[in-house]
Amino acid sequence: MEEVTVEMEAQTRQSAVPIIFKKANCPVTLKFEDVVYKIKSKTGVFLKKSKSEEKIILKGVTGMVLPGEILAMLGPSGSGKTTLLTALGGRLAGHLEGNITYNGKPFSSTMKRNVGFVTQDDVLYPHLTVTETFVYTALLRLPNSLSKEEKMIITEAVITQLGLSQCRDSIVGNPFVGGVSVGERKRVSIGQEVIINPSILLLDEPTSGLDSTTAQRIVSTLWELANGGRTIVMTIHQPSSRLFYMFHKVLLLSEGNPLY
Ligand SMILES: Nc1ncnc2c1ncn2[C@@H]1O[C@H](COP(=O)(O)OP(=O)(O)OP(=O)(O)O)[C@@H](O)[C@H]1O
Repeated sequence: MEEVTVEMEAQTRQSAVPIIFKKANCPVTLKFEDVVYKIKSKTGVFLKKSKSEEKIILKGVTGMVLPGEILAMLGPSGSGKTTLLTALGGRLAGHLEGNITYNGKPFSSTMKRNVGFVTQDDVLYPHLTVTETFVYTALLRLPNSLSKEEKMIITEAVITQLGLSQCRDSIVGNPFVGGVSVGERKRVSIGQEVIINPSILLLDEPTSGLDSTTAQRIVSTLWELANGGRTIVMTIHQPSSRLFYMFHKVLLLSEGNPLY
């Protein structure tokens, strides 16, 4: 049985309100050194003489994020932010040069269960309510060793932690089917990952398309999650100065090069 799972069960049983959202299961120091990522792309597909060309997407990026810190990756569109985030989440197909370590160790299946990844596009069932979404996720993703009651306690804690109590009975919706607000929908997406209490939380553009107040609320929630000893990495396009000061570290990318 996983260390992480056992600890989560123990914590859940100790108190009626789980303390899992106050503390990460096992804090992780995420280190990446000289990360280079190349892909082969074809040019002149419609011509007989199509050539295979190498494109370097990440050109030696280095950094470190400690438990309790938020690293924001900035840069123009196409600078490699999503690629690096995907690499940090152990999801990048193909050959990656350089080193990415989690508490000094390479990516493993145990670490995979300890990483939450929030994609840029929300992957949600629009016709379910907020509560139904979390119940569904809890039943699907939490270990079988937890009872249904324990899973429901965790569900309630996530709804409270993410400030979704007022809209818990509204449908999630999408741009075509009305439902909760865009900011609330983003918090539901984050909650779907937070429910497994990951020690590393990676988020691709969690504030894109949101007004500055809603964006600040999302980053404040991430700040609280980081305070519990989690390691958080997010990509962001244009942070306002208010948001900028909420990050512990900033990595500025340009065409795959680290600038700052
Ligand atoms: N599998 C792939 N095949 C071809 N090109 C790719 C692939 N993955 C990434 N790229 C290219 O690598 C570059 C970096 O992409 P990436 O999505 O990481 O940028 P980004 O900084 O996240 O951009 P955005 O802010 O627009 O999401 C882009 O030019 C993109 O077209």
